[in-house]
Amino acid sequence: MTSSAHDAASATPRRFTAQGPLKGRIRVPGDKSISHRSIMLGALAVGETKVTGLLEGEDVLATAAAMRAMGATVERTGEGAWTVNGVGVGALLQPQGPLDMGNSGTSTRLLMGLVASHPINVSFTGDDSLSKRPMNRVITPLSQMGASFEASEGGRLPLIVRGASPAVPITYTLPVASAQVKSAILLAGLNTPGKTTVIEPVPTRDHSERMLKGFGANLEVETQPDGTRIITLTGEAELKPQTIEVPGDPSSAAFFLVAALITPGSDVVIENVGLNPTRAGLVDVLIAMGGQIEKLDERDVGGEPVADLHVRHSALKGIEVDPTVAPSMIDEFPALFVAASLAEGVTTTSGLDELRVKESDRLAVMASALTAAGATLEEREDGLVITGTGGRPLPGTRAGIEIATHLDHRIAMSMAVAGLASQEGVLVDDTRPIATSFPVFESMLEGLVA
Ligand SMILES: O=C(O)C1=C[C@@H](OP(=O)(O)O)[C@@H](O)[C@H](O)C1
Ligand SMILES: C=C(OP(=O)(O)O)C(=O)O
Repeated sequence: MTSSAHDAASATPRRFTAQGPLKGRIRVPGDKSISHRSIMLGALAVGETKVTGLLEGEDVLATAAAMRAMGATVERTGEGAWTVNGVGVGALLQPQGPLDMGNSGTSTRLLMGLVASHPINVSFTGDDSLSKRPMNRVITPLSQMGASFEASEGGRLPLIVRGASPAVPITYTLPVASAQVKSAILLAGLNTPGKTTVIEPVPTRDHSERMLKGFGANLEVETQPDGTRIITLTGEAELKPQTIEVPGDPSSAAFFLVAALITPGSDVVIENVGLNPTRAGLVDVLIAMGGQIEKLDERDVGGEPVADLHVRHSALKGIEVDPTVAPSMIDEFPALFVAASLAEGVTTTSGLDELRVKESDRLAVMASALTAAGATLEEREDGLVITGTGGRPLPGTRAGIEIATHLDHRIAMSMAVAGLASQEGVLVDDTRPIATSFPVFESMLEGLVA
């Protein structure tokens, strides 16, 4: 998507309605976090990296275009099959124009890290949603490493990064639980002499650590008794090209897990879902709510735990969600809020301040969206408290009322799922943002209700 592509004039609204039970087997596309990192690390290795199962969503395509603009050869050889011929650590080229990051926070923050330790100046732009998101969280540590920045007001896009050469290694304690900030610093550390250390008081998704090790970087992780992780990367090592099989995205599987749980008669198998413990919080929370989810054929794919998930319609019960699980399901809360709206009793969530700085303010936007669809909830500073219907369908959105998705794919998909368990359906104002992370979401849904 280009920055101006999602103007209101060409919005694609759709009413999602009850369609009867969901039945069948699906395989969701590749993990977005791992797909971004496959291209970035492949672009820094010397030689050819081969990737299968790559997510071909707009966010990952923005990463691919950016790495090409900085000298890597990134080619599609088949469905989800890509090759990346890297330039080597330290050899990224000056791009000819601004890099358009579209809607993607991950692309922006991780690439800011890469650029920060290369002798190049790069201008980053993005769509209206991305241009509202905070970048000071990466500007602060990357400035300590020697990079300089010209950002728009409040540390936002559009912004220019002037890389430092050589950059200075730092030890940085993350003030927010963010895998993007951690990864930006580690990626900057790749072309920095000496040891770059990130201290993570609350563990976040660890794909960068696993993949950096896989590519041959010199990286050590020490976990302290209180759970704090100390991640140390020694810079200026050569990365070796890899063959990567990307597991299915648990964040995409989330929509079908919730859809099957709340739609009577449903019985679905979602194959090949990544269940890295730093990502699998939603499955545990849904099981604790009474969701019938079985993990079948648990195995390892590309260094990540994976299983097929068998999910059936269930009578869900409201629970108090432990705020410490938040980082392991941070992108799944919009889908969980839908499940909670159909559960028996009250679901309480807290500690979710980070949801306010995603593609939209996901607490405020989901609170108004679910209220418009007839759910009962209270929005608090750091979470939602939702009183479910006990399995009765939501009323749905009244004539003339549309759900405002604010360029947020996860709001669009969550409210599409809410529509499946509603009397009148739910009218979503624009389905186009879904293509950022899950271009085949609507066709997969149609396959399950056919
Ligand atoms: O590192 C990553 O790939 C991501 C980290 C998370 O963001 P934060 O680090 O901002 O929590 C998550 O919300 C995003 O979808 C992907
Ligand atoms: C927050 C998300 O992505 P990003 O930060 O990469 O835009 C997401 O996919 O839910």
